[in-house]
Amino acid sequence: MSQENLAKTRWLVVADVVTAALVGVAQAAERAISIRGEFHIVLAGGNTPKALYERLTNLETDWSCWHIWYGDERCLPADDINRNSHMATQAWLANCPIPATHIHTIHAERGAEIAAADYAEQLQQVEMFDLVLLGLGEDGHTASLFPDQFDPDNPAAAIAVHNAPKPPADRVSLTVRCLNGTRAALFLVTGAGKRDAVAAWQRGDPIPAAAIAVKTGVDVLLEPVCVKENV
Ligand SMILES: O=C1O[C@H](COP(=O)(O)O)[C@@H](O)[C@H](O)[C@H]1O
Repeated sequence: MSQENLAKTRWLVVADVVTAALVGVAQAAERAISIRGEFHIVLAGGNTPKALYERLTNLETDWSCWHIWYGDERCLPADDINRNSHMATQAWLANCPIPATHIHTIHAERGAEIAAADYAEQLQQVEMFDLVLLGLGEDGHTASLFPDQFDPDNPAAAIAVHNAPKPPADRVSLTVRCLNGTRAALFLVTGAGKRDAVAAWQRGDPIPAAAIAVKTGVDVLLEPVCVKENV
């Protein structure tokens, strides 16, 4: 969004985004657990983070300290395979002993408005996230904040989203304000389909991903194929 955000964005082009992300998550968890005894992570949805979540299953850590939050959810039945929670559960959460009460699902099956209000209430439990994982859509969206539809200054924590250009149309998303309440933010970007969105972000276009700002800077892990100069 602002030139200041852009200056604080670290573009990390790596051959293996999953391994780099795994190292980043492991370090953030270790640090948070050693300092505060708990680790609050926000998960990205979509396809990109699935391989990371599968690898996290084998991480050596104190899972009892982990708290799982979601950056967004799609308004579909709870067990629908296109739910972000379904993907994360199948790939990771069902296979590790994080206490069930530490897994904060967005109940998007209840409808966007009800689920957003409920999640905003749940979010009051957390003062600050330790790590927010995010993806980047082909159109520059992140979480379920879509271009020309999102309000970077919305003071709410979670919002109902309708008419999303990527199905399903109805979703729930954390807001920019809420996502920015974190000690660190890490984007995972893979595939040539993200090249135009990355170029738009790097030239300073006000895409939703560019609104994410953290005091210490935002890390963006990119495959070489996502960066135009590497084509
Ligand atoms: O719809 C969504 O899209 C973005 C990007 O997904 P990907 O499949 O291209 O990785 C994702 O970050 C978001 O959580 C999801 O709901």
